[in-house]
Amino acid sequence: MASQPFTVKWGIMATGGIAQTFTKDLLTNPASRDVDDVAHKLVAVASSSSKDSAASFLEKVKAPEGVKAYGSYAELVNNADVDIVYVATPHSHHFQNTMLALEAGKNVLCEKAFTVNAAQARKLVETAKAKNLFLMEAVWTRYFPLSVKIRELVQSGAIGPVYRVIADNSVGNDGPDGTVTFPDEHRMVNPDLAGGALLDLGIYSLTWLFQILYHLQPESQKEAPKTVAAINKYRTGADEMTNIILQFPQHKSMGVAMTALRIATDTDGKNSGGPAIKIQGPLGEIQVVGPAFRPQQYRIVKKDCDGKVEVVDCPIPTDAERGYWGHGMFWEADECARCLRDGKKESATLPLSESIVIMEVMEEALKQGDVQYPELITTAVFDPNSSLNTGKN
Ligand SMILES: NC(=O)C1=CN([C@@H]2O[C@H](COP(=O)(O)OP(=O)(O)OC[C@H]3O[C@@H](n4cnc5c(N)ncnc54)[C@H](OP(=O)(O)O)[C@@H]3O)[C@@H](O)[C@H]2O)C=CC1
Ligand SMILES: O=C1OC[C@@H](O)[C@H](O)[C@H]1O
Repeated sequence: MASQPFTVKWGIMATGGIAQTFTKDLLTNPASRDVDDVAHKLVAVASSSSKDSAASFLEKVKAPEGVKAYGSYAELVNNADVDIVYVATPHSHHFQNTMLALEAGKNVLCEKAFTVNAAQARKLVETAKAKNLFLMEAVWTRYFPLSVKIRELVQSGAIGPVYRVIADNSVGNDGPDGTVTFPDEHRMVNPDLAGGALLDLGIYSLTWLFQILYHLQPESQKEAPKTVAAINKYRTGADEMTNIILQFPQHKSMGVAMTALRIATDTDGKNSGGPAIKIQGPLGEIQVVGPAFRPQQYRIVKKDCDGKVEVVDCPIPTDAERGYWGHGMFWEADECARCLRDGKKESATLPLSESIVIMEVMEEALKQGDVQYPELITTAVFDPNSSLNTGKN
C-alpha cells in the first residue's frame, strides 16, 4: 500500500485574480495529475480590504468547512497552523508582504515578479536564510512537465549547444488615441503598483532565456549575462514595450526577450503567427507554442528533418470531480510541498541566486529605459506597518 502523502497547509495572502486561480489548483485532487506523494490543504486566507472579502473568496473557490478568513495579512502570518504563505499581491507589495511572513516564521511562495529591484530580492533571500525558512518565486512555468522535458532535451544535446533563445510574451491591448486598454490605475501600467510590461509579462520571456541559457550552465561555469535594453514608456511612466538582449560571452550565447502591451505574440488567438519561443542550436531548434507563461505544445525541428517536424503536446490535466479545475499552478505547489517535506529551503529548479540575477537584469533594463518607481515600493527596509502590509494609508 502506498504511504500517506505529505500534506502542506497553505495560507493565501490576497484575494485577487491569481489568488483564486492558484487556490482552485490547490484544491484539485493530486491524483488528477498522477501525483500521490504530496497533497495540499487550504487553512486560511487574508484580505487587506476586509474579512468579508476573504469570506467571499472562500465561497468563490468552494473552500471546505473550517478554513479561516482574515481581514488582515498580519493575522494570516500569525496563524500557527499555516506552513507556507502564498503571496498574491501586486509586485509593489511583494517585498513588504514576504518580509511580513518570513519575520513571522512562515515559509513563502511569492508571485512573480519576485520584487521591484534586486536589493529587495537579496534582502528576502538573506532573511529566509537567516531564519532557515523555505522561499521560492512563483514562476509556475518552470515546473510544467513541458519545461522539464525541454530542459532535458537541451541537456541531452538534441540540438547541440544552444547559441540563441528568442522569446516573446506580448499582449494586444492597444487602445484609442495613444492609450492602452488598461486604465491608468490598473496594476499593469500603474507605477505605484510596479506596473509595466517587463515585470509582469517580460519576466516570462526572460524565464525562457534563463532556464535554458543560464540555468543549464554547469555550476563551475555560471556566467551572469550582460544586458542591453530598449524601452518605450507609457504615459504613466511604466514600460509599455521592452526588448532585452542578454549576452553570455563565455558561452558564445545570446538571448532576445521581448514584451509589449500593444501588439500580441499571438495575433489571431490561434497561434497562426508561429511559436512564442525558439531555442536554437546548430543541429536544430525547439519551438514552443505560446503563451510563454502557459505553453502546452512544443516542436522539434532538426536540421536534417526534411520537413518532418516532431510535435509534442503537453496538455494541462484538469480535475473532473472539481469542475474541471486545473490551470497548471499545482505543479509549483507540488514543488513547494516536496521541498518542505525534504527540508529544502529553496527549489533547485529556480534557485534563489537565479531569482536575484533575473531581478538584476530587470533592474538594469528598467534603468537603461529610465523607468522609475516610488520610494515606498522600492525600499529594501522592512516595515510591518507599511501601508503595503496593512492596506491602510
Ligand atoms: N502566475 C500567473 O500566472 C499570474 C501571476 N500574477 C501575479 O500575481 C500578482 C497579483 O496579480 P492579480 O491577482 O492579477 O492582481 P489582482 O489585482 O487581481 O489582485 C491583487 C490583490 O492584491 C491585494 N492588494 C493589496 N493591496 C493592493 C493594492 N493597493 N492594489 C491592488 N491590489 C492590492 C488585493 O487583495 P486584498 O484586497 O484581498 O488584500 C487584490 O485583490 C502579481 O504579482 C502578478 O504579477 C498575476 C496573474 C497571473
Ligand atoms: O503572470 C501573468 O501571466 C498571465 C498574464 O495574463 C498576467 O498578466 C501575468 O501577470
